[in-house]
Formats: sequence, structure tokens, C-alpha cells
Amino acid sequence: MELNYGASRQQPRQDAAMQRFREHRFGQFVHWGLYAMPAGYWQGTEYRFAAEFLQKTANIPEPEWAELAQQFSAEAFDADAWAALAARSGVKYATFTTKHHDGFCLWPSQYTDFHSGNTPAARDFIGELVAAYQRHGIDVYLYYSVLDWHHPDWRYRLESAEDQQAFKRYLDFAMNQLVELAQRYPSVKGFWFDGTWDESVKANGRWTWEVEQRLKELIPGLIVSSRLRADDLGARHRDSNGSLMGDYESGYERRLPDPWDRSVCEQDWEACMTIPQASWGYHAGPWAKRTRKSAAELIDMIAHCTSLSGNFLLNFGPRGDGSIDPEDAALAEQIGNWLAQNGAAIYGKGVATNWSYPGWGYYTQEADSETVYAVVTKWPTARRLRLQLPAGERLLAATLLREPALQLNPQELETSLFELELGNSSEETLVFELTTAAAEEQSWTEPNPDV
Ligand SMILES: COc1ccc([C@H]2[C@H](O)[C@H](O)[C@H](C)N2C)cc1
Repeated sequence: MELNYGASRQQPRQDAAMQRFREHRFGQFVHWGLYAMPAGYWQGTEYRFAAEFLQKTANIPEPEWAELAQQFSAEAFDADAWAALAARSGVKYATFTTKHHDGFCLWPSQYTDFHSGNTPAARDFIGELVAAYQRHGIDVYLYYSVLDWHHPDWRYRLESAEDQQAFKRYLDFAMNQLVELAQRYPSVKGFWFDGTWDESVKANGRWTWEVEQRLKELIPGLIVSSRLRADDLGARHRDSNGSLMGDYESGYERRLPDPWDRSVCEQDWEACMTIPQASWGYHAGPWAKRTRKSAAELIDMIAHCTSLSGNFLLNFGPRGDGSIDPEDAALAEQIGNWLAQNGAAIYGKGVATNWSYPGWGYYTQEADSETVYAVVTKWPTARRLRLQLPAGERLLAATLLREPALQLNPQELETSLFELELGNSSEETLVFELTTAAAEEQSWTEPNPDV
């Protein structure tokens, strides 16, 4: 059907900026704001829900919530320390919340008083983070929530002429803020939109289309995900013809494509993930802490996404004072140590074209390369690894990607079998670099049943 505000392309972008994003594979999400101070608690009660939703889960009147800004001193905030830890964790890009659903802005916006300049901290946190992360060679993306609980013109639904007029004012405000962000921080590589699921936004597909056009005029090469977009009829992520809007699919929130399905890699996509089960903002309570993921689980997720040519955006929720939770810092270091040894299987890699899903982990491969990586994340209890080679291929060598690199000679079987005892190795996730070649012509022919 004819759409004015549907998908702008049918095939993935092939420009250098998109290729760079694709090759990053692993990124850091950061959710930080006023909600990090109460950290899931209000008047002594632990609220067992996402900490960044506390204003709603605890039914806190908006003015009372806004008062938190007067306590926001962030005395332990150190952009360079965040960036240095991010670099050690192995991320190649980072996405920071500039304004979450509560409407509080981490930059001194000229369009509202509800921002970090009007706090005891009196700082442009976004400006400091952009500079620090870029000094550490990490590309920066900005998260912006269209949903805004603070702004008086926000509407969930448009049920009257007054609603329409108010929401038009709100969309003008949001567009002004987005242009302001793009003009203040022109070195950012993309915008990550959230809070676009309400009827009011879905009824304004044209505005979402105009946002993408306007920001890409201001920052050529900019990357915007499908989550911003609604089409003429209110369809989200994919337009009413089924075509992906934006530059990559960003519907995977706290979930990965499961079961493993090769069709996922026909488009660029990114999964975003929390360390605790279900809080993006820092939650100080046992409810969150007991659901934290391990380094091994998160490494499996990184490899899972890479094996389907997708990116993995892992969220960190710094504490209210601006410090990083030591448990999160330790986890970041563990992941970074693994990537320092095995990153060749992740960075710049994607789906291994001819290799089927093995079950014990994932195959990854650089497009058009003979080298395939086997990332073993679920060791078979038999502690032997069976690799089913693609038809017509044979294995020339298999090298373990860790110091000291072990050269393993597979037994000569049509399906090469590794006899690898892990012994007392503490390492849970091993990577083999597999070198293959086209099998010589078979020296024997299939027996002819008719003879
Ligand atoms: C209603 O379910 C929701 C709504 C919004 C979210 C937000 C989180 O606060 C976080 O910002 C995540 C990226 N986003 C989808 C998550 C679950």
C-alpha cells in the first residue's frame, strides 16, 4: 500500500557509518537519572519493579518526584572513570539516557527548567560523557524518551481538540530538544528512541518520520533504530507493508531471538539487556540483586547475537551519587577479559553462512572469510565437542583462542570430533578458530544400490 511515512528503504544500509555500527557488536547502555537516588525504595518500602519506573509504581505525585532534582549532587560522578571501565569491558559504543520517562534532562536544555544544570551538581553530564567516551575511542549514541511524565502537554491518547493542541505543543518541544541535542553533541553516531508505544505517538507517524529526517540532515550518517518510528497508520517498527523502518530492528528488549533462526540476520538488529532481571535504573534492593546475570550468561548472549549478525547492548545503572556499583564494575572487567582473549570471534563477525546451529554454542564468521569461530558456551556433559562440517568442507586446523594458543588436530572423521578435556580449567567459554577448505573430490563414490 502507498505510504508517506513508511520505511525509507528495503535493504540494509551499506554506508561506512552503518558498517562501523555493525562491526561493534557489543555496546554499553547507561540508565542514570533521578531514579538512581531512591533506587527502588520510597518511604522505606522496596518496590519490586524497574527502578526507573518508581515514580509510577509508588504513585509519587509529580511535584514530589521533581523535588529529587534538588538532591541531585552526583558527588561521585566521574565521566572518565565510567569511560575507562567501559573501554576495559570491551564495548565499542555506548548509549546514554539523556531524558528518561520522568522528563529529567542530563544536559542543560534551553527548553525546560527540569535539567541537571538546575541541581546542586550544576553539570552537563551528557557533554562530559560524550567527551570522555570519545577520548577512550568509544562511539556515543543518545537515548531519548518521547514519553514524558513531567511535561504538561504530554498526552497518552488524543481524545479532544484540546488534547490535539497540547500534544502538538509537546511534539514541538521534543523536536526542539532533539535538534538541541544534535547541535550540542554533533559527534554522536545515533539516537535511541524510547517511549513511543502510546496512541498519541502512533497517531503521529509523520512526526516520527520528520524527526529521523531532521536529525539525519544535522548529522549525516546518523543511525536511528526502528523504535522511533510509526507509519501513516500507526504501525511501529515495521510499516503497514511489513518493511522495517529506521536503520535497524530494536524490538529485542531483555530477550534475544530464540530459537536460533537464521532469518533474523536479514536485517541489522540490536538486543538490549539488563544485568538484573528487570531493572534498567540502579535498584538497591535484594529483589534486583538476586536476579543478576553472570559473566558467562552475558558472554553467551554476546555470542548469540553475533552468531545472528546482531548487536548486544548491555545496560549499566550507575548509583545515585554517580558511582558505578562495584558488582557491575567487576562484571564489566570479567567480560572485558574474555573479549581481550576471544574478541576475534565477536568484533566484525556475523552469522556463519554454511554452518548450522550446534546447540553447544555458536558459530561466527566474517563475511566472505574462510575462518569460522566456534564459541563454546554450553559444554556437553560428555565433554566432547562434535562439529558437523558443512557439506563439501573439511577441517584443516582448529586453534584454541586463549594464551597459550593450543593447536588441536581433529581426528580424521567425516564429522570431526574434538576430544578435549577441560580438566580443571576455570574458563567456561572457549573459542576455537576453525580453518576449513573445500574437501577434495571424494575418492570413493556412493555405492550404486542397483548393482
Ligand atoms: C511497559 O514496559 C516497559 C516500558 C518501558 C521500558 C523502558 C525501560 O525503562 C528502559 O528504558 C527500556 C530500554 N525501555 C524499553 C521497559 C519496559
